[in-house]
Amino acid sequence: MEYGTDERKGKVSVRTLLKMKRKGEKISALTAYDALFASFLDELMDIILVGDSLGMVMAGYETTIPVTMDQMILHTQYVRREVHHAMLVADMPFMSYQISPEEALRNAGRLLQEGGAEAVKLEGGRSVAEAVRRCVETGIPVMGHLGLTPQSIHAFGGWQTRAKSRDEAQRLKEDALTLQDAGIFSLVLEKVPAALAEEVTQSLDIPTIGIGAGPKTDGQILVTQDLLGMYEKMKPRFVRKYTELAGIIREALKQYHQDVKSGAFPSEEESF
Ligand SMILES: Nc1nc(=O)c2c([nH]1)NC[C@@H]1CN(c3ccc(C(=O)N[C@@H](CCC(=O)O)C(=O)O)cc3)CN21
Ligand SMILES: CC(C)C(=O)C(=O)O
Ligand SMILES: [Mg+2]
Repeated sequence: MEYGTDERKGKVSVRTLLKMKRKGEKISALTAYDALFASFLDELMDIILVGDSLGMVMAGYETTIPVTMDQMILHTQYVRREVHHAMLVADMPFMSYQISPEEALRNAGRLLQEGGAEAVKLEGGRSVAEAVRRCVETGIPVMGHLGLTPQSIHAFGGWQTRAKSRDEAQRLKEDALTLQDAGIFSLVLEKVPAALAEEVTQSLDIPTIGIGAGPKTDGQILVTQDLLGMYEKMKPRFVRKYTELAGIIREALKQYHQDVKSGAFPSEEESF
């Protein structure tokens, strides 16, 4: 079976993803923050995430914490225009779902209604279960996110692997089941031991998507600019760089700069 061509017919939905888990077919996911990247991704990916990592990659923040609902809506609108096949999921930013299930529902609704997302993702376990339930009963598909949840970076005190202790691993397993009961359609597991991710994956009926969670999750996700070798401020060991675009971009810019300075650009054919 060839992916990215004949299999591009149907729209990926919550049902498609569940079916893929049952068949043991891996789920491929990446992030996009704009229409141009989204158009490349939509040819192949099952899921496109408008991640709040846009705060770090696009806005230049140190963390994802300053990202607002308005930023998430704007970038989701940009991505929406070029997504026709993949499932379009948008991150709920910090403080948009923690205050109350009602606020969570209102903000999740905005990401669908104003942004054009088909589902939302939020971080955390039992503490957000009510918010998840409220969204799901309203018809908004919700993706969970456990492990190294970046919106809790100040509480964690660093980007270290989560759930290495027995207590934290136990808590994560319970949270995963609680979220599934609350109605999530999928769960992101970030930077946790591979054995734990495998155990959680086997314990759930819904698909898990790993990032730094080993090979046994039902799918994988990365930040697109990381795998393309464009984002250099941070290189987690779980990122595989498939190319080194940063160097290619620098070389092209250098040549342009030299051509402008020397007068080699523009040529006669490029002039009117
Ligand atoms: N470009 C980008 N890629 C990401 O994967 C990403 C973001 N941004 N922004 C939001 C979060 C932050 N993420 C991170 C950031 C760092 C590590 C990390 O593991 N860094 C170091 C460890 C540093 C330490 O121990 O203090 C590593 O070696 O992997 C993991 C996930 C994942 N997400
Ligand atoms: C890395 C993924 C899972 C994410 O949450 C993001 O891009 O914000
Ligand atoms: Mg995120």
